[in-house]
Amino acid sequence: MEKLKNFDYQDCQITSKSIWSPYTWEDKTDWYDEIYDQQDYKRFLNEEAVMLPLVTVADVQRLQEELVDVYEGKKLYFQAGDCVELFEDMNEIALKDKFDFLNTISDYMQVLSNKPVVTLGRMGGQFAKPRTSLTEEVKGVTMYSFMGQIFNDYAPNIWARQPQLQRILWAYKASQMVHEHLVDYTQEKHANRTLFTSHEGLHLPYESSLTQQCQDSNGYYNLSSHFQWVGMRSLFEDSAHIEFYRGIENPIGIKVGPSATPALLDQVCTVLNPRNVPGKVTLILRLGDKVSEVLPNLIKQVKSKGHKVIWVSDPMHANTVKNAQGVKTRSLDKIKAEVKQVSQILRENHCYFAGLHLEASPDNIYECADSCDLMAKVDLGKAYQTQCDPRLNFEQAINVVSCFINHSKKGS
Ligand SMILES: O=C[C@H](O)[C@H](O)COP(=O)(O)O
Ligand SMILES: C=C(OP(=O)(O)O)C(=O)O
Ligand SMILES: [Mn+2]
Repeated sequence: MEKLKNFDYQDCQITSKSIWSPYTWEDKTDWYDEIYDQQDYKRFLNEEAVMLPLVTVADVQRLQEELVDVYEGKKLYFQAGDCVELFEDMNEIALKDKFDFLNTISDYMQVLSNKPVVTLGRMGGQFAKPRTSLTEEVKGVTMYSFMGQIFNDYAPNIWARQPQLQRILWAYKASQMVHEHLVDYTQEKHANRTLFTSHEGLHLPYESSLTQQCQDSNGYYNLSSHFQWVGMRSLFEDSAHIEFYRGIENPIGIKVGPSATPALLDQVCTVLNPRNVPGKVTLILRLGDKVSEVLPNLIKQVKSKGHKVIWVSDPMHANTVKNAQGVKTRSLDKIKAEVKQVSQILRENHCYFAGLHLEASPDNIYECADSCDLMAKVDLGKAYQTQCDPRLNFEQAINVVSCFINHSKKGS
């Protein structure tokens, strides 16, 4: 067992530029300053929420080592799961389905590519959603948007949408359940590989509460899951999220959207990975129809500065549209077109295309359309269950993975 010590406010450390602690991000403004009063959440977290680590430092370090293999082109990367996890899915059957789903698709990827696959679930903490708009109007009533069950609930009424601090603890308990089931699942040897957990590190009071210093290495680990990513909406200069993650040892993802400039990406890679450790930073590209316009310059900058990053495609998030019924959907055509374009451009620039980041579910759903001309048919019927973004079903996910393998093989 690694030795951990609780954070002491006096015990700050100096990283690349200035003093860092798990709480220095609090000096930066953030969108949820509008939702929580800082004194209230601090009191709640100090007095009412006892949250022990959900993963071990040893497992986080193991993932980091596996990601070095990914960086070196020896392994592939596969990350998938729900856009947002829901408390009602926290039961043994639903969780086993999700673990099996990740395993089956990773096996398929492994067989087709002849390379081991490092698998990360979007689960065990994916309860916070960054929304385009903080509020929405439903039948003439203005209410908070659904921001994930760590903040509020999805039912379209002002009571459900009211943020509640107790939800932080509920989200923790739900995440704990996922991690406990994952341990059982692995021990029962359903899995022939390790499944790692990951989520967007959006809710910083939650993330910093689960951060501890490892006495052996002196580094700080966020033990809310093995891996977190910084969302596209948190990627800007002076971001509270970048401030928090610059002091964290876990491997990290950065969602790269069309507005990310080469200079910003360079700066963020330096700040998050000052020692330029391979496998520490994964760039998750989500560029949609801007791939050819934006990606070559991003690659040029990253290469010229020598950043040792893993390149992955999230072909989902820049391809979301509302159809004529006002339902959020995505077309498989566009998703595959993005994978193909990313593959071509990475190959032309001699970069290793390591894998995919998908929103996908084992359930019997139809939320993404099989092609552009079918998007109008996606409606809010029984097969549309997501409370945030539309996910691929099993068949569609296999289709996207096959597309990835076919295009990445062309380069080998
Ligand atoms: O999952 C990601 C974001 O929360 C989501 O794409 C935002 O969607 P919105 O534009 O409906 O708020
Ligand atoms: C919010 C997400 O993505 P992005 O930050 O890329 O929009 C997500 O992965 O659910
Ligand atoms: Mn999403």
